[in-house]
Amino acid sequence: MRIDVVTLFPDFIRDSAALGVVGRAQERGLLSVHGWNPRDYATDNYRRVDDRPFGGGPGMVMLAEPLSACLAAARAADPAPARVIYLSPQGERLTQAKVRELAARPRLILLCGRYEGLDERFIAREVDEELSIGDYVLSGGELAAAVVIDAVGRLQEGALNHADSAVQDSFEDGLLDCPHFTRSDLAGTEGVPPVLLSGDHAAIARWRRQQSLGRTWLRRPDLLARVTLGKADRALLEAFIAQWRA
Ligand SMILES: NC(=O)c1ccc(NCc2ccccc2)nc1
Repeated sequence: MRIDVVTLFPDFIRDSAALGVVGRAQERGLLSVHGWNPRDYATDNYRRVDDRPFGGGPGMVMLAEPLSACLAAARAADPAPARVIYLSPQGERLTQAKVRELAARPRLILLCGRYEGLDERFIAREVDEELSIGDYVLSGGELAAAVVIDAVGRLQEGALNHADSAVQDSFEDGLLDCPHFTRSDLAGTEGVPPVLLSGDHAAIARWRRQQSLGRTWLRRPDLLARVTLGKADRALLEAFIAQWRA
């Protein structure tokens, strides 16, 4: 998968994508991330990328021309067709289901706005979809782009060493993740649920599933409402709730 990012801060994108799982996915050739700076495509002497808004008011708006030229250069860098995504508070909320859909695509071009955002005419002409990583405003779209790159990059086949961990992640099955425990020289096994030390893998799987169901019921009933539970899950959750209310 190839991801191009149009941003006034290409170093931030390149440096953050060089780290961890995403950096390794790039080394393994599973993913490539490229930064493109609209300022390199500004034609005036001052290399302007923004200007004052029509209608007055505070802030600046990013100019369409440098963005269009920059996007054209990014598109031309690879023959693969790209989905052009604009990160903005006005976008569709990003969910794990959306991440999975994006991760299956051959190429994404992510547009990062600064100031008050992009000229709407550019959005109408060039943007396929707007995405928001949450209901809050950042000083630029770069952190939102980095979130998309990480969420999509880690799902590339071969990016994660223990593939299962991607499946057991929160939200993969619409539920929150169960608690995790590991060896601690300090506390030993104190406070670790005995079932996890039992070696009974069926019981451990049941316990983990019950914790995921129970935590989702307690913390995110909105998510639980969207999940259709089978008979076994319903029994596990009812037992969790009974224990909780005891
Ligand atoms: N919630 C998000 O995903 C998000 C994305 C970008 C952003 N800031 C840049 C920007 C500001 C205003 C208009 C368009 C882009 N803040 C939050």
